[in-house]
Amino acid sequence: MEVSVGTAALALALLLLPLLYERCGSFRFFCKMGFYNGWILLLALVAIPLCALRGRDVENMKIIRGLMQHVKRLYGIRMEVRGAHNFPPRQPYVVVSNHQSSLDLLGMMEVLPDRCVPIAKRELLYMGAVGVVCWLGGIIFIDRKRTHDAISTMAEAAHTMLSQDVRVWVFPEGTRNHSGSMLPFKRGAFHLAVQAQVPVVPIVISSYQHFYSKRERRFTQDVWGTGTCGAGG
Ligand SMILES: CCCCCCCCCCCCCCCC(=O)SCCNC(=O)CCNC(=O)[C@H](O)C(C)(C)COP(=O)(O)OP(=O)(O)OC[C@H]1O[C@@H](n2cnc3c(N)ncnc32)[C@H](O)[C@@H]1OP(=O)(O)O
Ligand SMILES: CCCCCCCC/C=C\CCCCCCCC(=O)OC[C@@H](O)COP(=O)(O)O
Repeated sequence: MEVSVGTAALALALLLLPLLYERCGSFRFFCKMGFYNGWILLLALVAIPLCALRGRDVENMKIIRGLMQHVKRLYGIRMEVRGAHNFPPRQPYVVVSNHQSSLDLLGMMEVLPDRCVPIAKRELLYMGAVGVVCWLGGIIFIDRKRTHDAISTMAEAAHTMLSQDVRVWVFPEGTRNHSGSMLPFKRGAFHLAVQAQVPVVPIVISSYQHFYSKRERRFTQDVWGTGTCGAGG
């Protein structure tokens, strides 16, 4: 029986990869994050035709939320939500929340109220299928480098919140921050609340340093993380 060099190399790689995954934390981290992004990309491909039936509409966030909710289970993450009753029941508001990493999507999708859209950096629009889904979900995109344009976009958002009964989720730190403390807040979320004359609802996604750290390339599978989102009025 003849075995080509290519086949032998592939077989060796297939044998070594699980070993590497088991032994090397950094490799495991990249695999898990790669799978996370790849899986979300795949979910986005599923979501596009479903959302496209409505066109660009904040109601599509329900589809996105529904499709995303199992992802935490793939990673053994269990979440605990506290204070969800503090969301005002029948009026628009601005949610402000800390932002540690792209894993926050899981926390966001756990508590995302109906008719609530995040404000996102416009670069997300160019992430292929993910960008298309974000657009179909009515996500508001801002160009952080052009303050003037971002302010106009947010002024439009204030109008939309009132005319179409929409809630808006802002990460006031304006970027991901996994340091354990908070960055100084950008002011857009608060201008938005004043312009629309709506309440601000603070949410905390508790630190997941104990099971995830990008800097240390650590994403453990044996610890059950508990993300906590507490909404205060
Ligand atoms: C199933 C398949 C799933 C697929 C997958 C789906 C995923 C579906 C979920 C995606 C989820 C994404 C999540 C992304 C998460 C991010 O992309 S986070 C990054 C983007 N978000 C943000 O940046 C929001 C926070 N930033 C702000 O609010 C900032 O204030 C702004 C508006 C960008 C401006 O930024 P800046 O110029 O750097 O900062 P700042 O000092 O605040 O403002 C400058 C001046 O403008 C004034 N100003 C600011 N805003 C305003 C305003 N609105 N009106 C009037 N004046 C204003 C300030 O008062 C200040 O003036 P002074 O008071 O000094 O006189
Ligand atoms: C044709 C191009 C194809 C590109 C394909 C890219 C595939 C990416 C797939 C899935 C990405 C899933 C995560 C999307 C949501 C991430 C939310 C997020 O964390 O955004 C970053 C923003 O908070 C702040 O950004 P910076 O910390 O300032 O930076």
